[in-house]
Amino acid sequence: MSHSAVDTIRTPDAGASSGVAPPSSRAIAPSGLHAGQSEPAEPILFVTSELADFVKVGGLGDVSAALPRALLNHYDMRLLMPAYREVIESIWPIRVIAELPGLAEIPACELGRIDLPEGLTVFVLLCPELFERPGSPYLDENGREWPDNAIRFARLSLAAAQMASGAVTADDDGWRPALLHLHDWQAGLAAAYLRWQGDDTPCVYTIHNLAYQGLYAPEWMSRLGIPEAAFESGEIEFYGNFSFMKAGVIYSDHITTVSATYAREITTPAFGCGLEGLLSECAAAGRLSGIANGIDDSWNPRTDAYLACAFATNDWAGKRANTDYIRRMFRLAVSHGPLFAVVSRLVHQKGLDLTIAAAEMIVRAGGQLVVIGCGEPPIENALRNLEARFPGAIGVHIGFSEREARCIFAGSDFLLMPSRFEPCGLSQMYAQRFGSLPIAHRTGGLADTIEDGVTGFLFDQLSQEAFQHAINRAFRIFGCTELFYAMRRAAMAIHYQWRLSVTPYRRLYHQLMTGDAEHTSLRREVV
Ligand SMILES: Nc1ncnc2c1ncn2[C@@H]1O[C@H](COP(=O)(O)OP(=O)(O)O[C@H]2O[C@H](CO)[C@@H](O)[C@H](O)[C@H]2O)[C@@H](O)[C@H]1O
Repeated sequence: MSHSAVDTIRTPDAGASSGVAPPSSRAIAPSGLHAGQSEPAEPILFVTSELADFVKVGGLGDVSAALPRALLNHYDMRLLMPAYREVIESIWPIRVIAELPGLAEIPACELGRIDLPEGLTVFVLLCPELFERPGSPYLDENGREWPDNAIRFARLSLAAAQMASGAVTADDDGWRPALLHLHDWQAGLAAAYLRWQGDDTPCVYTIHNLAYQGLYAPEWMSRLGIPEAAFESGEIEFYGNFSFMKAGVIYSDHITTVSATYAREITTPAFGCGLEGLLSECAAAGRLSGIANGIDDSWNPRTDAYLACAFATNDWAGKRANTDYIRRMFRLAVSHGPLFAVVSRLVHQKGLDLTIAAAEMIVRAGGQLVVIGCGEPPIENALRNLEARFPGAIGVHIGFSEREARCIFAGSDFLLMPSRFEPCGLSQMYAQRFGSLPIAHRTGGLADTIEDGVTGFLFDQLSQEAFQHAINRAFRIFGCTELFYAMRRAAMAIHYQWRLSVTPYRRLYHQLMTGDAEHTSLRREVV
């Protein structure tokens, strides 16, 4: 294999000289002993394709940055992800700690280790031919899927299985996870590779978005070292293809998704993306649960350094300074009307077609609209056209920056989220913290986090009429200052702390690691 990635890696010395805390400053001792504890904390590996510290395509990156850190007080929680270009080029030193064997056409590669602040250890897959590229983790610079995504994410899944089975020693001290927490289709094969070796290390599989399934033609199976029997038995077969997502569901011990409502919805044909039958079986067997996401403490309008003006509840002049800033940033006219916002991946899921159709009504009624995001080219173009039609009233930035996103949450009065489905949704929670009231379809996590008429506005039917009706309600409330401010106060008072999600995850991990879980994987029940 090429060693170019390793050659470009900064050594710990280089990191230390650039002011980066050396690994010895970690809160967790290498043995897995927590500061002040005598019992070793249980080792858990969190397997993900995004981490906001380095690269984020959407909400998975945020969750991967926050949830393992929230669990660090209880476990020796470490993370595994690909060493994308952003990882290699980051300021953090990478120490090469192991060689990982390949399988079929999955190349061998090296395993590196990065020690991030707050005690989070990240294992990274050093495989330049698969991961060091321009574009996003999933798409090339022209928005097309990388043609070898099956190999790339099979590499991620296989590495997790190798670490769990002890096929490789992941650290100087022989660190080996007692449980894998796998995320989305990209990690879906990890449990499968383990079970095919007869290893029953417990696996939790979290679905952040069922619509992305990792479906590939059966010809790929031999290239990924997948036994044909797994396809013939139907375990990974999905309408003639094989499915990373289905493998994750079948072979893991427990499935979670990111809100209680979405956990119910995905057992129905309307939301189950063809897996509703299997997921209903999981639910009936007690193997499917919803654990809501939280948001981290950086979402605080009083302390957020990105904002034009920090502000607190009732400091509406402070919030107004952020609104003025956004108007200048997007070249909008001075106005006393409401400012609506969209902060979103621009994809079908998010219902941007409804927002685009509502835009003219918003402008005619005296409102303004700002949009930030990127995604499907037709949606991007439709938004650019809207901006051209309504200069001074609609501003659109195709792209994404964390700073702009935060400024928009702080400056806007209302956030539009007519999502077709929404497993949890983070943007509505960010908006609420910053006093921007979400107007959203009553689905998934939106239904669970927005109280209609109190902390935002919900509409039931996904129709233009229902959405416009909700927007009209927002206009009316905006005109009743006391009511409007009361809703803002209620929204800003909600604390979606990760602490609340930690308890159910701990209960689940405990059940699985002690063998107290009532049910093991469906495959083992069926077989
Ligand atoms: N173009 C872009 N590039 C980069 N970042 C962008 C972006 N557009 C928006 N973001 C940011 O990504 C996050 C969006 O997260 P969401 O949870 O709202 O949706 P997403 O569909 O990505 O996540 C999925 O996973 C999460 C996590 O479980 C679920 O909450 C959600 O319902 C599910 O669809 C926010 O931090 C937002 O600022």
